[in-house]
Amino acid sequence: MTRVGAQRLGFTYGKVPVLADVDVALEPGAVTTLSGPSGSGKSTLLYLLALLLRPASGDVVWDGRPVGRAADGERARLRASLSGFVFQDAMLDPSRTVLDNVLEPALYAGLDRRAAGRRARDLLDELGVGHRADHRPGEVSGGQAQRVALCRALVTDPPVLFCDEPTGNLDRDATEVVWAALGACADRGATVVVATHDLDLVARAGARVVLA
Ligand SMILES: Nc1ncnc2c1ncn2[C@@H]1O[C@H](COP(=O)(O)OP(=O)(O)OP(=O)(O)O)[C@@H](O)[C@H]1O
Repeated sequence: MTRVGAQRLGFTYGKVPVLADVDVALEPGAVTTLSGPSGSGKSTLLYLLALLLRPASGDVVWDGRPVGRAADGERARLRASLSGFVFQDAMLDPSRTVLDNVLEPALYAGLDRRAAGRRARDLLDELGVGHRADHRPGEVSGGQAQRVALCRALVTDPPVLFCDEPTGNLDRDATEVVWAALGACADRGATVVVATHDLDLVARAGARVVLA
């Protein structure tokens, strides 16, 4: 279990302030949505909490430690060992098969290749993209790529999962499959954070952060 939060967090792009004095404490074991109007800073907050951006003021706290301004290597180590991230546009490696994309974090983490292979195939099946395992990312749809990216983030069973609009390209049925996978991840005790426009998902989330 890993607790993630922010204290008086602020961020600016150049001179443009995006977030100011944001305090959040995310609950392990629940899906928390980050919502708000377009441009309100959902993705920026998600990237800060995930240690992919550095705060301009305040800090991001993981398990009681202020880590938002830690050295790049330390933040990378924390990200790799404790979290998974689903990018809005999937960001799969186009030169490798879908299966190898999903396997990559598991092998990096030192998991046994056969066990990791089974886990990766199970996840791809669960998310409805198992039939694309041996294809390249260029051969799958945007919605399929998003689900592959979710499999890649889940393959190590990380204690924290960050997702940027993970259902943005999905129809209702595929959205339900993704939502179920996020819920199952939270049920295992993970801290699951989802930036989304989908007000139906916001209403169904266990907790919510609403940006103005
Ligand atoms: N790389 C950047 N350089 C400068 N400004 C940026 C950059 N990325 C985002 N912004 C600005 O920061 C603000 C917050 O952007 P962000 O993407 O976090 O919002 P969002 O709530 O996720 O938006 P959306 O719902 O449209 O994806 C916006 O005003 C945006 O124009």
